Amino acid sequence: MDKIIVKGGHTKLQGEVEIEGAKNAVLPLLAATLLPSEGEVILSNVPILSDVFMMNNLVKHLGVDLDFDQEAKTIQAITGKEIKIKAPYEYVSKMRASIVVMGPILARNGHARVSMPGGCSIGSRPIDLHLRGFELMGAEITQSAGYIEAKADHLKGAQIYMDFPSVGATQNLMMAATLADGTTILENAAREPEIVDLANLLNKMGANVKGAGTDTIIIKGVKVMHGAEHAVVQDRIEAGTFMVAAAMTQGNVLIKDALSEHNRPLISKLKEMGVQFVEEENGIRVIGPKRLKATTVKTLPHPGFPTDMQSQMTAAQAVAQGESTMIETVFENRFQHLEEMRRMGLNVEITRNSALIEGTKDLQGAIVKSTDLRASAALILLGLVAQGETEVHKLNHLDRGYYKFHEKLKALGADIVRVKADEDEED
Ligand SMILES: CC(=O)N[C@H]1[C@@H](OP(=O)(O)OP(=O)(O)OC[C@H]2O[C@@H](n3ccc(=O)[nH]c3=O)[C@H](O)[C@@H]2O)O[C@H](CO)[C@@H](O)[C@@H]1O
Ligand SMILES: C=C(OP(=O)(O)O)C(=O)O
Repeated sequence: MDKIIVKGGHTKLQGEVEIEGAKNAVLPLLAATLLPSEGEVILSNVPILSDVFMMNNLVKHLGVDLDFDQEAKTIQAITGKEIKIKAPYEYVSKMRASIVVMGPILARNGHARVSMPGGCSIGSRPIDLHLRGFELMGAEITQSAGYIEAKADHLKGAQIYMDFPSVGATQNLMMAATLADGTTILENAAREPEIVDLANLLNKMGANVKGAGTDTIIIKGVKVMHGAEHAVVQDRIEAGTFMVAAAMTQGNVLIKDALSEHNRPLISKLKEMGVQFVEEENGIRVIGPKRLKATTVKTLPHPGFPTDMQSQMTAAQAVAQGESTMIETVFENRFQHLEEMRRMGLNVEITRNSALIEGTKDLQGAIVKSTDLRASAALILLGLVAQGETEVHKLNHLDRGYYKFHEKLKALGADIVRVKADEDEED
């Protein structure tokens, strides 16, 4: 496996950076290619990420004839007349997000057998809300031998109130409802931009989805769906990560084509910390102050502060003047990166889901390992401002969600390389 070596302490990021299509949008869009029984779906602005390759393999296995032109960042997907019922362990266990194939398989076949996705390092991540929704739509759910089975002669529209606005459950139920008999009303639905992106593709494919982006989504079932063309929405988390990078390094960076309405809570917090934002014709310019100010942040479902920016934000808090607080309310185990950051001199006191961070200018480079996807980016950001050399290991996490991260930072002036790690460094 590779490692990243970053020499920090004096970098001021300058220049322009391009942002890819969103991982969290394209994964459900790929699952949606299972829905049409005819035509082809063309997705453009597809990010080149390990998660995308995994989802491609799963939907191909299920019966989609899929071609990924990486140079053009385009996927052409042709769904066969029939798709398989079973999403096997070897695919689903590799990536939690693959659970969103369950809705489309059930909608097409009236029967789905999907490996239980299990938890991951950031939390136990149950799927009870997905299953309860399928049940309300008339499916019978059973579990055996590590698989969840859902059966319904034909799904029926239903009124579904979700106890929590789960992103994955909203996507799964929205897709299941597209081909159901009658109307489904999803209440307390997730409102993330990636939900809106999915609804846009579904509507282009002939579905009838209204209200995506609000807490009530209404889906009128249709008989068949067909092909469509769609450009994946920009990755607000990648854009946000570069915003924090510029903020931390007294940088001056244009985040090209960034959509401020997708990053409101982050931009608002960074402004509070002293960062300047200038809306320009072709993007958002982010100008970091001499020293960031401390701030309190609490993660929440959209439009609250995104948990996927929590780790990167703690890196900014680590160098801010004064005492900052981070409260993580979405996942129960998303502070592992703070232990790694301690190795670099982070002053942090953790009480359950709350971290009290005393900012310092005296961080030192160290050998650290990524504990999850966003942790990997956060450790690299901290390496930009720590004195000396930081080595970040376990880049398999980074590659799930960031394309050429080190190259983009290098083009902005960072002293950063990616090299092969020695075998004895990989544990
Ligand atoms: C591929 C993708 O888009 N991943 C994103 C998606 O994950 P994902 O869709 O898994 O996140 P959810 O919104 O479903 O999960 C949020 C919280 O709800 C809980 N929950 C969820 C479903 C359920 O049936 N029961 C339940 O208790 C989860 O354990 C978690 O604590 O949204 C998260 C929250 O913004 C992001 O961090 C992930 O990057
Ligand atoms: C947690 C994340 O993704 P996933 O839900 O795919 O694990 C993320 O993108 O930060």
